[in-house]
Amino acid sequence: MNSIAVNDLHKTYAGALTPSLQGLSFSFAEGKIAGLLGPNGAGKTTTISIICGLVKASAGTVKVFGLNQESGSREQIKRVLGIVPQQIALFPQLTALENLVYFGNLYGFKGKALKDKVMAHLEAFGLENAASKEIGKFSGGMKRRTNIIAAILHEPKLLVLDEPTAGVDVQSRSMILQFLRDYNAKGNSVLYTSHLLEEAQQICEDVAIMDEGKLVVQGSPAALVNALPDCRNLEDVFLHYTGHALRD
Ligand SMILES: Nc1ncnc2c1ncn2[C@@H]1O[C@H](COP(=O)(O)OP(=O)(O)OP(=O)(O)O)[C@@H](O)[C@H]1O
Repeated sequence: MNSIAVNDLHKTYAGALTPSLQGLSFSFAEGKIAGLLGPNGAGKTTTISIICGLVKASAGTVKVFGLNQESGSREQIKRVLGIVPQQIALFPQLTALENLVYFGNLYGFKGKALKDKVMAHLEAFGLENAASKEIGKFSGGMKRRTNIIAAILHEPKLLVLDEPTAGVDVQSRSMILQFLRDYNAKGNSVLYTSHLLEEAQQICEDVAIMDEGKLVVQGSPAALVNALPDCRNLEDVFLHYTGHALRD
């Protein structure tokens, strides 16, 4: 079974002159750490937002574990999907514990069981001593780690993360990547976007490179590198397919 299958996806935002997605198709097999890669403006965030039901596609289909995002399976999809957005989606005036209890309540968790679950996650992410601190006083890396916890309280089978390691220090990045490996090792699927190709090469079993709203190439990093004699790594592959021109 595929964790995600996207077929002929089109998206033109209201009032936009050009489409953001123009016939994008790809799928990822269940149980993999997958990467959605592409230059600035390629359409990664738009794609992820459509997969998660936050943005409506202009045309095309999205299936999450075979459930059709467009045909009333939203509640079922919500239960199996966790999303970590690019922007920190936490209340700055509330403490980490208060924030996470709030998100846990949204998924129907309550009381001591929820508090214990939150504390266990805070501990796993090295935040146990910051549980009573306001999010507004957290460092960037601490906010990102808390943002991830908010998305995994309901233990989603598919975790989607939009640039989870952007702008964090080496220690937080290393912890986040190890978490993704551990989460995947429990049988869960992960889809993440990143501009850090060395990182994607290390962690992803399958990557889809997109540009200008379309799929350019898909495969395991090793297979993509091996297919091009002049390419030594995923960054070379990326530049081979997307070119050197700057994107503004
Ligand atoms: N809400 C919106 N309204 C209009 N256009 C949008 C909107 N969101 C994104 N776009 C446009 O859609 C295109 C794809 O944007 P998107 O953010 O999906 O790309 P991305 O690959 O995630 O880029 P980045 O790597 O810079 O985050 C861009 O041209 C962008 O300007």
